Amino acid sequence: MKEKNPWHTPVTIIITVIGVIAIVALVTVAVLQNRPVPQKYKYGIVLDAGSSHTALYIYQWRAEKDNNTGRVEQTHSCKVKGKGISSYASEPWRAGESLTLCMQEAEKRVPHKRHHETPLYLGATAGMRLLNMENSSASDRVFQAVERALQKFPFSYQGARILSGQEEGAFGWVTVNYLDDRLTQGLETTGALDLGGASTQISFVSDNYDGSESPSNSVTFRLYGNDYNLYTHSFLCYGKDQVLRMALAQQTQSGPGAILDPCFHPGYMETKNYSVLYDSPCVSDRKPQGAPSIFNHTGNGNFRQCQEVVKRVFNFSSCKYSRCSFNGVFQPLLQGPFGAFSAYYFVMNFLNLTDTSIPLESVMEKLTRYCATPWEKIKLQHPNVKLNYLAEYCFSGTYILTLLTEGYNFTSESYSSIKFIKKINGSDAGWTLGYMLNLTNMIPAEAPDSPPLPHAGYVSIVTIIAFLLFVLVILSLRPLWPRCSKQPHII
Ligand SMILES: O=c1[nH]cnc2c1ncn2[C@@H]1O[C@H](COP(=O)(O)OP(=O)(O)O)[C@@H](O)[C@H]1O
Ligand SMILES: [Ca+2]
Repeated sequence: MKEKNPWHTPVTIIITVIGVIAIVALVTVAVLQNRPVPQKYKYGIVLDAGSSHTALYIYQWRAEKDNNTGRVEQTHSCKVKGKGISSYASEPWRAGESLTLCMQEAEKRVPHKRHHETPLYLGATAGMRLLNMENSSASDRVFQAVERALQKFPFSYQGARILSGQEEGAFGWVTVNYLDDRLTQGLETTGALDLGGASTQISFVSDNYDGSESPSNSVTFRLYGNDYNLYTHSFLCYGKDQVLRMALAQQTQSGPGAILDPCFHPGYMETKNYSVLYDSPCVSDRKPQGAPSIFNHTGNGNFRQCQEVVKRVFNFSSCKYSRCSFNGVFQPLLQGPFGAFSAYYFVMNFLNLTDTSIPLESVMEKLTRYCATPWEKIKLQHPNVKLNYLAEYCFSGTYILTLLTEGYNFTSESYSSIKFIKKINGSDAGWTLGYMLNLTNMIPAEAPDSPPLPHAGYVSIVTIIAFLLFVLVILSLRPLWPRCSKQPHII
């Protein structure tokens, strides 16, 4: 007679139930206890007080990762209405006032409870460098006014200062390479070309440059465990607005009263003021004595002639180093890809010339045709573009090509390694992000420890272990299983 094993049904059922409960409990604990903290962001604000205008940038990053791998990204930007802060030298309070609207916007964009811990920086570039050279007490008054205005807001104000040219160049390079994720991975870096209104920067890593030949052009970084020896130079007065002044100043010297300018379109004619033209340390020493107060500025639109005019603003006569760019400034051999931003992008984008796979010769032909186009036709073709920008694109395009090829020695071949960019992965290319990353110690010198197991990986592992444990328990109870089918129990 067959008899039922007393262990059979109840024991297996109990073990099964306990096993299932154990698995559910383990997995639940894993899911709940190791759940990532709900995303909380931290914020930082940087004001870029450029020579032509000020812009405000808001950055955010995940709060729990700020010490190592957290990505910092730009969430918002605001263009301040009116001119750069250096233009308010004679009425400094207006420099402070000009920032109000963008600052109010920032108050709305950054969550209220983060306001007091959000660092706020203002960095001024070449416009304030020039004002400081010209009239340091006027520049101090502008900073006082700006400081007073910024301190009225609830953010953690960290100061307003003039960046050195090296800082401006180096932080632009950090931004580009950070956004491209080249620093954490130790990849070949991208050089940075920044064109402003009053200065221009070039920064790149060159293998045959160790910083000894011209130490003032050298910046060293240790980032994520890699050492970088960066070459950087900022040319004061070589932003496109100051170069235009230098080119005009040079042409007025051939005879006061009228300028026939190849960098402006045929049919362009404006009456301009000498005192406005010479109101800058970049040209003030060239002011002709006893000149009339106004001059006629007329265009004849000729790219080749314009290039000759622009070349004359560079001095190639002496170089005490192994090699130079211009004005006796050391520059090692160009190396690697380059990102060109700020006015490089605005101008080349307007001219439809951002595609650098187009041969340099064709780029020059296109610009030749553009410069020769009558001013009336240009205005009709671009009814929505501000006239002061529109009038200058022939000049600015010519300056950019001349600066790159004659100034920095880009060849037809290396020209194609330049990318004209505005943004990288949603954040503007420029010095501001690199500046903030540096001041908040957000880029560690050493590579971060290997990242902890991600949440999903943790849950999977606990589940698998629980399942294996369960199988093990079942198997260990095997001797107690009924052998009913093959060997009937006979008592
Ligand atoms: O839409 C545009 N078209 C052409 N040029 C522009 C446009 N927006 C800005 N710019 C130019 O970009 C340059 C920005 O220079 P910035 O004000 O940053 O000076 P800085 O870097 O020398 O201090 C200025 O020459 C300004 O005129
Ligand atoms: Ca700038």
